[in-house]
Amino acid sequence: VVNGEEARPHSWPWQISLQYKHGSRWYHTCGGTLIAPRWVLTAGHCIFSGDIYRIVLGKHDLSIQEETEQIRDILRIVVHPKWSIECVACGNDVALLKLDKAAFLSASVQTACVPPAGEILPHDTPCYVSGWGDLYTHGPIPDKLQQAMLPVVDYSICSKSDWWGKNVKPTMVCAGGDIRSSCNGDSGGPLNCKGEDGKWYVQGVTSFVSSTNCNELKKPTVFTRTSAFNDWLDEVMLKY
Ligand SMILES: CC(C)C[C@H](NC(=O)[C@H](CCCC[NH3+])NC(=O)C(F)(F)F)C(=O)Nc1ccc(C(C)C)cc1
Repeated sequence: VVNGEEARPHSWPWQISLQYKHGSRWYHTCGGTLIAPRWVLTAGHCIFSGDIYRIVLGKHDLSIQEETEQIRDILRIVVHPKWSIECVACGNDVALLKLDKAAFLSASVQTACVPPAGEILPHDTPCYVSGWGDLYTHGPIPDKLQQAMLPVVDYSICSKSDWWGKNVKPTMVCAGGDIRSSCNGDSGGPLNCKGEDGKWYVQGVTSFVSSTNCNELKKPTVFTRTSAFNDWLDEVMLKY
């Protein structure tokens, strides 16, 4: 997260760290969102076949062991069938991960709400992105979870030629566009937006930012719009 701030510990209790094994060590590679005790929502581009992954829940500081953390192996990875790394602009950048055993829900580990199908947030709705991604383009990743308020950018603006043009689709949601943004390593994490019921909804899955500069003006962070994939989420979680 670029130009964000340290989150109050465990204030985004559905934020997870997706880690891959390299040698004998584990490394944070992407964020994700716990949407059910045994299911994590993340980005399709976070998954590379052949890699070994694990999920760490209840984290704040990645550099230390924390009382609140829970570690889970992954029983099954389901990447959206239409996702292709060759066409990020086509969208469908979403995947579901089934944990080997349910997370133990606590003050530090909670599920986020999935928005109703088709829900579109109005322009300028204040949402928050959270993650352990780079603090600036090609910069270091932080130890502590970061957050930034990113206002929703309506599709009609986000798809203007000097914004994202045809690279953004209606199955995506844009947010930000000023000096705050997601950055590498925030991928797969949630766009957190508070509903009128006072509950937090994962309205987006962090997908991409400008390839030249994470917080490029008029290139807001682009998220997979969760409310465009309700049927697929239900189908997968029912089936596997
Ligand atoms: C140095 C980094 C910031 C480069 C930048 N990375 C990203 O945007 C990566 C992964 C993108 C998937 C494809 N590898 N995502 C992120 O950094 C995230 F914002 F999600 F945290 C990028 O590739 N951006 C990109 C890629 C493809 C497009 C097409 C839609 C044209 C647009 C931007």
